Amino acid sequence: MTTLTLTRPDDWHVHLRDGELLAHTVPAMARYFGRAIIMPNLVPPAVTPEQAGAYRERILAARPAGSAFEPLMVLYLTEGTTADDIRRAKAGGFVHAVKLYPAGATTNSQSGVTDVSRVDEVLAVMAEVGLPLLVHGEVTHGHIDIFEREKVFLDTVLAPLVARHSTLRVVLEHITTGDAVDFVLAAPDRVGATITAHHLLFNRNHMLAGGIRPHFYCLPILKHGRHQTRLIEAATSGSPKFFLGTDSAPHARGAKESACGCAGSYTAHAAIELYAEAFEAAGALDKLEGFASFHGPDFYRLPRNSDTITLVKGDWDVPASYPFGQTEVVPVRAGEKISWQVVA
Ligand SMILES: NC(=O)N[C@@H](CC(=O)O)C(=O)O
Ligand SMILES: [Zn+2]
Ligand SMILES: [Zn+2]
Repeated sequence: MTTLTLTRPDDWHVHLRDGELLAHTVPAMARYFGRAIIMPNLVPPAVTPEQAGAYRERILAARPAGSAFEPLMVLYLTEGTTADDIRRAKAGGFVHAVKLYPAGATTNSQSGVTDVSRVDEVLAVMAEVGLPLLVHGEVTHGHIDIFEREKVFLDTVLAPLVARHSTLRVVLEHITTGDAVDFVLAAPDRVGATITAHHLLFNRNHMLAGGIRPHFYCLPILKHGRHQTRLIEAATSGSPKFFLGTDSAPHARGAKESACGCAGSYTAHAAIELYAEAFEAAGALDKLEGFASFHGPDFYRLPRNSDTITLVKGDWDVPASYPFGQTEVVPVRAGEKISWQVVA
């Protein structure tokens, strides 16, 4: 029997949604993740420390009995966010980052930022108190091709922002291109990136060749296979700048299987298992622990987890769907097999 034991991993980017959906999403995360950075793109978004604190309580209440899973909360940055919001967030202790959504870039980003120069004062306070900025790195202009929105964002928005704020820590979330890998590697150590399992395992052919498969539609959109190759190299390189962020983003089946489907792929049912497949295929299983369990806490200046989890090699059948409130969510690999499983 082939097994793999790792220091307990954390997820540095996940969507748990809210309300009755927490009864599904929180136990999935609590299965073996120690901590997770919880995205604040609720309706309405969690923009104040008080809203983030109330959301945290709802998540804690949804944990299975005996679970020590720790939600790390994030403030949603708007053009109305104040220096006082940032200072109170830092003082409260449970907010670990602030999220920049370019307005209109992705699911529930309407309240985001139209022009980053409008939040420069707030970014300066974040740098001062030591709260990292998490970035959905895509421009939103209609005339920019959807496959180029990440690269254009790096060139026109993020490079100047990182230069203007010389001590701000920045995580470029869910990177999808070789351009983003190059950007992060060339940037100072205070710039890191999360990489999803689905961007390691898939490229745009999986979504579009032989029929359009809406469950592969997420943002930033899956790219050409040559970008997938660069992401695999980055994740398995051992560089502390790259760490695990699933971006597990469930949407109801009907919202995905639609003439205008929502962006987001659900991977929380098998996150570390899917990463294990990707690292194994790259011949780099020995690099999984750094990526999944060390680089994230080191970047966030939190202690590494001290206990372990064990995965066993062997195919298991992924259900066609999981319950999701009144409806269901179709996970990545629905109705197919996954070749690793965490031992309960
Ligand atoms: N990644 C996605 O495609 N969707 C995310 C939002 C996000 O992370 O951009 C969601 O909340 O559904
Ligand atoms: Zn995003
Ligand atoms: Zn996300």
